[in-house]
Amino acid sequence: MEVAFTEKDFYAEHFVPKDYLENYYSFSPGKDGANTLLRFSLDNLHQAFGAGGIKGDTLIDIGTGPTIYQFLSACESFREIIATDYADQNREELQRWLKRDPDAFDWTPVVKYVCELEGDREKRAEKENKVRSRGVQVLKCDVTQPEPLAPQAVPPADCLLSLLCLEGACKDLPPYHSALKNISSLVKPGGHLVLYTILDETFYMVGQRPFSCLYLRQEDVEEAVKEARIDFSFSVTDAKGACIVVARKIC
Ligand SMILES: C[S@@+](CC[C@H](N)C(=O)[O-])C[C@H]1O[C@@H](n2cnc3c(N)ncnc32)[C@H](O)[C@@H]1O
Repeated sequence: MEVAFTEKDFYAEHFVPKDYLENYYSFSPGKDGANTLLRFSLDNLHQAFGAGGIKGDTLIDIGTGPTIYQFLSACESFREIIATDYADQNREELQRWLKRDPDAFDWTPVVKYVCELEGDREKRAEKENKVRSRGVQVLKCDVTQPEPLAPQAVPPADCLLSLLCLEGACKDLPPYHSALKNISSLVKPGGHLVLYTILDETFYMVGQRPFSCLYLRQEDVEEAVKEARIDFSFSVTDAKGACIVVARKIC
């Protein structure tokens, strides 16, 4: 299917958080593709932020959408979490979960999965409390701008996460390279970047609506990271269309 580029304002108007969450984060039987990708990201985030892994004071996540799965391992290693997104409705959905609104999406199966990876040393409720205890700020962000969080002032990040955002926000490789440079300005010299990317895709569905996805190969992502003067560390792929790049900003 050919899908025209979906601009940020298309996200603001048409991205339905609950549809997205149901499609990709419900761990439902019959959603094998989505479940496999979700496990791949949770396993690798567990590795990245687990014992001996990346840690620090401030973690900034770029293009958080309505999701919290990316904070379940990281909350053990960071004192402060800053979540960001362009679309108001995504930031609102995130706030619902943070405020324990009964209408918030139910992350229980995903939280349980991560607790299991951690050897069940924490129960689900404790894990959720820990994420909430990180004083999560939820800010507006635009990766197409040289200062993606302006005019909001944030401390430089010890670690910058961005999961499944840039390939949706960028039409082509040159804007992808620019967006990566824009967001990497938020990382401290010596700080980490963790990038989770869908490969070899041109669109994804949110409910019945297609959203464009920049076609990327693993080497395109690695090249963009190097060009942004971020010292490439390593990347892993599940060989089924996703990769995680872990890198460190050159001092
Ligand atoms: C596919 S979702 C990914 C959400 C989440 N990170 C995840 O892993 O499921 C893409 C997100 O990028 C956001 N986005 C799109 N254009 C953006 C832009 N220019 N700046 C910041 N966020 C943007 C969308 O609002 C959406 O929440």
